[in-house]
Amino acid sequence: MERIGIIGVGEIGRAIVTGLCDGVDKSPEVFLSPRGAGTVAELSARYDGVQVCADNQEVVDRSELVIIAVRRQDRHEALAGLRVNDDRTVVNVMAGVANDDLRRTLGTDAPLVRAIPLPSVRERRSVTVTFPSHPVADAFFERLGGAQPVADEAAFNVFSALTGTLTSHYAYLATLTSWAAAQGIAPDDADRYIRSLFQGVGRALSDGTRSLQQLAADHETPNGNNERIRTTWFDAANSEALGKALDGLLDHLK
Ligand SMILES: NC(=O)C1=CN([C@@H]2O[C@H](COP(=O)(O)OP(=O)(O)OC[C@H]3O[C@@H](n4cnc5c(N)ncnc54)[C@H](OP(=O)(O)O)[C@@H]3O)[C@@H](O)[C@H]2O)C=CC1
Repeated sequence: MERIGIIGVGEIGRAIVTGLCDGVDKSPEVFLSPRGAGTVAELSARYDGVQVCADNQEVVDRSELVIIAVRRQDRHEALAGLRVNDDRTVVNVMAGVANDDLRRTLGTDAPLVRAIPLPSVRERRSVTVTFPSHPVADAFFERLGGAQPVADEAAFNVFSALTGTLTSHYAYLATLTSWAAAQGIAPDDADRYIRSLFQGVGRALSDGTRSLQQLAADHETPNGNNERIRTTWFDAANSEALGKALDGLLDHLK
């Protein structure tokens, strides 16, 4: 599977192209939709084998695997009227768009696979949840960091809800730096320190031999500073509020 098409080359489309092509010996042929002229021109200039198509139909015609990465609200304009042969594999990365919905728009019998690539596909470090499992789509995401097929769309939605917590995590870190700045610390110093602190936390996650609870315990001294913040701020009520927010998002995704 070496001919890949992408319809919708924005943030995630660009990350996928980078992951496929950057620093690899043998990159696939990649066909991009023309919208976003600056981005697609830059990608095609940077990587051999990346070409910009005249329209979305040409992307489908030239590719074995077609990734749909437009915003949900743009899907009809981008896709209605496209002819998609049954021998193509279509990967739907649009959040909140079920495969039934996409099949109605495309009117094809080609296999449709939902996927949740993360921005870290750029470095080929994203574990991408897929549904249903499909050998071509799963092999594609293996090269970008790993595929994690799930059993049904309900499970897919749970993972999708989890990805909705990502920017809150960054906002949490930004709140910590703002608090430090309010105490008189130079913002650049606070920023540098928080990045270093949490990059260390991120690296510790790669130790799969320790559970998340174990990692928390290992970073905490009894009656120490971490225990104090965890029990006074991330208390049962706060944890329950997070669970409720995720429940609400899951209902919305169903
Ligand atoms: N960003 C992320 O981390 C992830 C995003 N997703 C999903 O991927 C999709 C895209 O997200 P993201 O990359 O962030 O969004 P962006 O807005 O960055 O990219 C969407 C791209 O689609 C283009 N587009 C719009 N209409 C058409 C059309 N008719 N034909 C071809 N291209 C078109 C847009 O062009 P223009 O700017 O000119 O409108 C833009 O370049 C969304 O459905 C999102 O849910 C999934 C996983 C992760």
